[in-house]
Amino acid sequence: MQARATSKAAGIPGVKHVIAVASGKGGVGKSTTSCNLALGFAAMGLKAGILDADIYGPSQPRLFGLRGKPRQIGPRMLEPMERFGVKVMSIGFLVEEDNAMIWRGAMVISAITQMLREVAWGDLDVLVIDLPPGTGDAQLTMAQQVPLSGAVIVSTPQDLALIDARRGIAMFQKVNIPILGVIENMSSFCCPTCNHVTPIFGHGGARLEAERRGIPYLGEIPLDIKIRETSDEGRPVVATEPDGVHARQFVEIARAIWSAISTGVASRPAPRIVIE
Ligand SMILES: Nc1ncnc2c1ncn2[C@@H]1O[C@H](COP(=O)(O)OP(=O)(O)OP(=O)(O)O)[C@@H](O)[C@H]1O
Repeated sequence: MQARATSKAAGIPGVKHVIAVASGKGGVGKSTTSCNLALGFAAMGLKAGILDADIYGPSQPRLFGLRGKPRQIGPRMLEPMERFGVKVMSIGFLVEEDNAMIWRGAMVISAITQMLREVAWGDLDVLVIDLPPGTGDAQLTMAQQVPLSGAVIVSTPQDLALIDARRGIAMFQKVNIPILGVIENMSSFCCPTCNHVTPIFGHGGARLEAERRGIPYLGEIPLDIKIRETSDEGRPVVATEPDGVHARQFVEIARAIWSAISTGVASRPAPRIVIE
């Protein structure tokens, strides 16, 4: 299998920038980060949407506290759901979770293509795509189907997560998609009773790795029970506690990403990958 870059990727009508949020391994907080970044863009006054392409574990319906099925418009198009000013589409709205779990590669690709092309996204400044963890079919499909303005990599500081993140970085670089930067999630734990800070998964690993590879380090988000609780309750911090420290951290990272994509720092011609 060989990945070859061409310049034929078609954009999504009305959508100015598409960014992918990826991680090398599962459970590092990629979905939580994607959700709060999309809300961060909205908090900046941008028109934002999120596409949950994590076919094997769609989390955005829970994170946004959304249920039900998207409305169909006309014979083919679906209307995205909307919450906290962000348009949301997830495979979780369309199929039972257990069904998607057994899908093979081609079905995954077809579902993602449909969510990109047959959803009435309308005018958006930025569409955030929450990718499944790893470097497989779904990530390649994304690169094949849309001109990504860039990719953001989420990692914990732990060695194991970083090794996997490295693979993700290498994959995007190989297909010529700009890496907008690395975010270190679950960076350290601040005890809510005594305020003692413990670096449970270590600290600073993602920053070091970013520096080593010459890619931007976007910032860190601590391991905090509030982030876990608000995520589980469908009340993400950026929407429900906009003045809190975590919301400010997410918005700051969203600002850095927006600055890179809107000023063209990260706007190399978008490639299309042809698998041979
Ligand atoms: N900074 C954080 N502090 C506390 N809990 C967090 C933080 N980030 C994520 N979590 C929690 O960790 C769990 C995994 O997060 P999430 O689902 O976002 O990870 P993921 O990388 O998208 O996982 P997967 O790839 O398996 O879908 C969730 O319960 C989430 O609430």
